[in-house]
Amino acid sequence: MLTVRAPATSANLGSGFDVFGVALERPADVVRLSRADRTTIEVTGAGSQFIPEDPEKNTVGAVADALDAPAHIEIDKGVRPASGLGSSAASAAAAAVGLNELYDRGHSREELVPIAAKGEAVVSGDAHDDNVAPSIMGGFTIATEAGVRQVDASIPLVACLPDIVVSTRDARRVVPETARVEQLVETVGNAATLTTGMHRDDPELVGEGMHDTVVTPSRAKLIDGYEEVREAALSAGATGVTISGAGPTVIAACEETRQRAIASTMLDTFGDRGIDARVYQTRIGRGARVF
Ligand SMILES: Nc1ncnc2c1ncn2[C@@H]1O[C@H](COP(=O)(O)OP(=O)(O)OP(=O)(O)O)[C@@H](O)[C@H]1O
Ligand SMILES: N[C@@H](CCO)C(=O)O
Repeated sequence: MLTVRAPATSANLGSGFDVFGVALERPADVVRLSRADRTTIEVTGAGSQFIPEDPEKNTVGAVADALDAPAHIEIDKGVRPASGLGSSAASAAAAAVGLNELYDRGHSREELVPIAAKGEAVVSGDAHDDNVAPSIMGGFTIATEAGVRQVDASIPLVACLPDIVVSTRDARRVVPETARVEQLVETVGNAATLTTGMHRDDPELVGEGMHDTVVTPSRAKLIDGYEEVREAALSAGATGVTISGAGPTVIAACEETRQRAIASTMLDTFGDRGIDARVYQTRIGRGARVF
């Protein structure tokens, strides 16, 4: 038996659609794995009633297949599904790291990213790496065809998860197919600014780089109250605000001293619209850990 804690993640960060991602210190999935003749799955915790235990439909089943590593897998969900916090990815990351060790497959953390992404393909239809990469490697990650680059960072974040369901599949359907050259120039500038901010651990630069006019506006329409929550968080001192992954979580970068005020105003602003929410005062953290 082996236990792995794999963190929630926030992908895109505005200007890095399908490329950028960060690991969060909290919440996380805790996954217990033991070798077996065939893969069986038990799911408990947040939203577990909506998560299949069929190995063909759960992300960890695809990972066990990819590693040829059948196991009994107990998933205690700390990351709510359809949250925009990489719920499906956290389980896949934990399974990849855990089964790699349990069966002594010898893969590096970077080599485990495309293996875990096969799990993501089961639920969202395509194997995007931008959640599994930070959940496995930690910190800030840049996932491209050439592989994954990783930067240790510890930027304070506030993630506010409203009681709304937005599936990644639905959110991907509203992404525009084209963009103008001036949007490309703006996005490259924001992405470079955000990356510099990660290297310098500078919340101001990271927040500035979170601005996006290409994907975020069309997805904002799926989140009731998004614009008001974003404005309220900026007024409370957030350096940047965007949609976490495919949503509905709204994520803000900030100085640690402003986290409490930002968390409170995000909750209140959703509440004023009759929407319950929960909020995590967290920061960029480490990747999956074996206990
Ligand atoms: N181990 C798992 N944990 C969570 N969701 C899973 C798992 N296996 C399969 N799923 C399915 O994946 C869907 C959740 O994935 P989805 O990508 O929509 O949300 P998310 O991963 O929380 O958000 P995002 O990818 O935007 O960060 C649910 O429909 C759930 O049934
Ligand atoms: N980049 C993906 C992440 C999903 O968590 C998307 O935004 O659809």
